[in-house]
Formats: sequence, C-alpha cells, structure tokens
Amino acid sequence: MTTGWTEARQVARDAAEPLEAITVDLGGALGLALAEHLPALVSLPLCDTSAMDGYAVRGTGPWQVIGRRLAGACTSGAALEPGQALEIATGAPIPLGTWAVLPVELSALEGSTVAGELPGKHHIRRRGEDIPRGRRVLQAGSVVTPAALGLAASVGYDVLRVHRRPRVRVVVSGDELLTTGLPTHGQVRDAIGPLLPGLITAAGGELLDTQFVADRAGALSESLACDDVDVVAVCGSTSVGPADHLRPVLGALKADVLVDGVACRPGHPQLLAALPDGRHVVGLPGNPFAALAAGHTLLAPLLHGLAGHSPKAPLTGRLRGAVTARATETRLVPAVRTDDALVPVGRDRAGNLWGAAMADVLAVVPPQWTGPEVEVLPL
Ligand SMILES: Nc1nc2c(c(=O)[nH]1)N[C@H]1C(S)=C(S)[C@@H](COP(=O)(O)OP(=O)(O)OC[C@H]3O[C@@H](n4cnc5c(N)ncnc54)[C@H](O)[C@@H]3O)O[C@H]1N2
Ligand code: MOO
Repeated sequence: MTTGWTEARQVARDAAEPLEAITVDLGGALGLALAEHLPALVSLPLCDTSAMDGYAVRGTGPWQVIGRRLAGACTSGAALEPGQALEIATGAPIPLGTWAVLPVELSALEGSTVAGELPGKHHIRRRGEDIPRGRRVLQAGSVVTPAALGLAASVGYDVLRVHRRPRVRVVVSGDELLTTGLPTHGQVRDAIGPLLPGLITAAGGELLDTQFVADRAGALSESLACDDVDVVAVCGSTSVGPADHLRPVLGALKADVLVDGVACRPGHPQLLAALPDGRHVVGLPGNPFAALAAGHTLLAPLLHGLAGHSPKAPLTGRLRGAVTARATETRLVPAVRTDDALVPVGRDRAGNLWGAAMADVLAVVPPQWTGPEVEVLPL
C-alpha cells in the first residue's frame, strides 16, 4: 500500500532509534549529534576581565601607572588604590578595585602618569557574564557544527559524547550499468552510485562501500546478508519488471516492509524495510532522479534518526512559475533560489538528473497544492 510523502518520511524517521553513543575528540565530533546535553564546565569569562586594551583605573584621573598585565596573567596581585592605573590587555583579569578600563585611544600617557575621561562604559566582562558555569549550552541531538566545536572548547571540553554515524552499504543492481568510460549500445553509466555518498554523509551516515550486483535474486539476497552495516540502500530493482527482485527477496528474508511505495513523483516505487536483525533496507528506484528524490524522502530521514539528530522544522519558500500539482501525489520539483522566489528549472523527468544538478532545492509540491508556499529540501 502506497504511503503519502509526509507520512512516509515520518515512518522512516520513527523507524530509527539513535545508535549507541561514543566518546570522540572534539575534531572527530564534527557533523555528529550530541548524545548528551552539554553544560558549561567553566564560566565564560572565567573571571572579571578587561574588554579593551587600555588602563584599569580607580578613582578619577590622572592616574599613576603601577604596572602592566596581559591576558593569561594570574588574578592575584595588589588591588588598585584610588588614583592608580594598571596597563591592561584585552582578556586580562582586572585588578580588584577597578572602576573602569580606559581604552588606550582615549588615554594620554606622559611618563608614568595617564590621563583621560572616565569612559561611559566600564569595559569589564564580568565572570560568567557570557556563559555561567553549569548552564546548558547545547541540547542532546544537536548536530555538532564548527561553531559548536569552538563553543565546546571554550567551556572546557576535550571530548564529546556523540551518536555514531550509521554505516551504509550501497548496492547498485543492473546488468546494463557501466561505472567508467563511455557507454556503448545498451549500456548505461551508473549515475546513482556517484550521487549517494554526498547525500549519505550530509544526512549523518557513513558510506562503508558500494557493491555492484547482477540482476539476479540470489545476488541481491547475498548482498543483503551482511552484519557490518546498519542500512543497505539498494538502487534499482524496486519495480515490478522481470529483473526487479527486491520485493520478493525481502519477502524471502522475512523483512517487515514499513513503506511499500510512496505517493510521490518521481520515486513512487521506493520502499523501506526492517530486516529481522534490525538492519534497514531502503529501495531506491533505478531512474536516477527518482533515486535522488527517494534518497531525500526515505533514506535521509532514516539516517537522521539513526544518527540521533533532533527533528528540525521544515524549510519553506515561495514557488513561482507554472507548476501543476497532482491530484493524489506529491511532486518533487528541482528549483533555483532567486531574490524573491524559487523558480523551477525543468529537465526533471525521472531518468534525468540535469534539472536537479542545476537546482538549489527540491520544492515539495503536495497533492492539490495551490501555492505559493512550499517545503524545500536543500540539495
Ligand atoms: N509496469 C510498471 N513499470 C514501471 C513502473 C510501474 O509502476 N509499473 N514504475 C516506473 C518507475 S516510476 C520507476 S522509477 C522505475 C523503477 O525501476 P527499478 O527501480 O526497478 O529500476 P530498473 O528497472 O533497474 O531501472 C529503471 C531505469 O533506470 C536505469 N537505471 C537503473 N539503475 C541505474 C543507475 N544506477 N544509474 C543510471 N540509470 C540506472 C535503468 O537502466 C532503467 O532505464 O520503474 C518504472 N517501471
Ligand atoms: O517514480 Mo518513477 O521514479 O517516477 O520514475
């Protein structure tokens, strides 16, 4: 029974429990989802520090400069007395008794005396003003970005607990397929093998390998009998033709078919199944644009779920141009972003990746849509 596009994505997402947590160095966490909330291990800043290069002063000027302090210096040291100043660098702990930091460009130094107007702002960053110790700075399920790595380091982390990436095997079926060079009569260059690694990585997965199998049930069955991956993405063989063996093979393996066709174009024969040992199989149609659409429809949400990513609100945009909705199926339409709208690029028949390759997004046009707002899937 065919499933609606939105529901199919939810089924794929719900089919996945986040995989186990691992501990990795900060650098190894990029792109993985946090398995635990992240409380700040230290306050930021750690103590009251100067926000400017200049002079920490007490009282009204002029002030007698009694020394110099750079960032990283320890906080102990004599408190300032009224009329005293300490030359200070941005980020250095301010001495006790400081009223304000006089920025160097507002100061006039003569010998060891500095003069200037007390600034309107004190230019002091108070301890914990940016982040107090113990405050949760990121939630479990957040995907670690470059900024998140910097933040984690600044609040004291050397390692992070993250969910491991789901391991994926791609199985490409089709006797007519060629992986390099120019196809001759009857041959077709494999276009799905090359497009999947990027899609899998972006969705939080790790491609273990790509295997090519002949259009035989036995070969497909053998490729599914593995225990070194979490997900097998089978390309081709999803339809009902004489060389399409995926559904019968899944039946023989006693797989639980969770999504058996999706009400969308392209990509309607795609499927999602759970094998008895818990691994998942995603069937991507052989037509390359249909495979891309299915990759975004079923494979990506499954990988997001396994990788422990928190669900995100959909991105939306306004679609302009002559797009006709279907009665009962969702259309996935390649479109480019312009200043004020999304514009379809065409060239989007199921076997043709030209439109998708030119596009920025797939615009999701639901059944009976009247526009202009659509959900978008970045490509
Ligand atoms: N009687 C019906 N026939 C078809 C239906 C249907 O509903 N009833 N659906 C059509 C749709 S829609 C699609 S999509 C395809 C899906 O077919 P398969 O997943 O079984 O894929 P194949 O038959 O192996 O190949 C279809 C087409 O794509 C080419 N192909 C396959 N793999 C690749 C690849 N890796 N790179 C490039 N091109 C590939 C293959 O040569 C065929 O031309 O079924 C329709 N039929
Ligand atoms: O679903 Mo097919 O994928 O439209 O060509």
